[in-house]
Amino acid sequence: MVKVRNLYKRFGKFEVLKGINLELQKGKVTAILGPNGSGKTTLIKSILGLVIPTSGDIYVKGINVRKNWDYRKFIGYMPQLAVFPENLTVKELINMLSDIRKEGYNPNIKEEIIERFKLSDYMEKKIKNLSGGTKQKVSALITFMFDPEIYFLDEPTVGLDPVSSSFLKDLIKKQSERNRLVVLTSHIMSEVEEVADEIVFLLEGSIYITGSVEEIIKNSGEKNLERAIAKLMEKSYNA
Ligand SMILES: Nc1ncnc2c1ncn2[C@@H]1O[C@H](COP(=O)(O)OP(=O)(O)OP(=O)(O)O)[C@@H](O)[C@H]1O
Repeated sequence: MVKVRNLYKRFGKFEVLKGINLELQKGKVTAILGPNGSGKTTLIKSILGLVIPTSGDIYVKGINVRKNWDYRKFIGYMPQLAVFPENLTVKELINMLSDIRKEGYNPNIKEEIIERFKLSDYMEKKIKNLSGGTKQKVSALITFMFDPEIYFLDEPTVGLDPVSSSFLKDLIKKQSERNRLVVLTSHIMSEVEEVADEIVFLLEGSIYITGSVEEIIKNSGEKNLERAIAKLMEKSYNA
């Protein structure tokens, strides 16, 4: 579904991605993990076409993204910090986006998310007056209501209360059961262990380790993913 071949990205003198090769499969939740600054967001943004790679190729559903923007219609992206026009109400924002992006728009999914996130009371409120957690819910709503085939979720549960966070995790799992491809980043390992099937661990712009959650825990000899990843990070800090 998504293939990354020999991807390099340099910002000035600083090489952030150093030859990434990766294949992401549908029907799976893949978590891209790694210390702060290891290149997770840069990798995701390269796949989304928001960062132009220095070299290498990216294919989404067989389309080389370098020459074609059309692939973006398959993708839902929930950024780390969503920035919306501050003076629009939530309802105006949703209407505007569903007018612009007709592909995949699913009113049933939209209504379910509004209900489960208890967003009805916020529909007439301006974005600038929303709390951080409510903005995050609106961001999730906008990502999921277009029912995309591929999801990129950058720390999706940050700022959510436990009820909303649990609902979002269920929604994420449901997408992989529906044969969607989901890629996420998170620093909350208990959450990753709960929702992810595969792990890609980045270190200083290279893939340090990949494998299923079970394999990574088992090979580390630790009792859970948090301890397994902490061990990997400690090893890399001491290297
Ligand atoms: N536009 C940019 N210009 C210059 N440097 C950048 C730019 N974007 C990212 N970087 C640098 O690239 C490195 C990787 O950043 P990136 O945001 O991909 O890391 P990350 O793994 O997502 O980190 P975090 O876990 O903190 O979110 C960092 O050192 C960052 O400062």
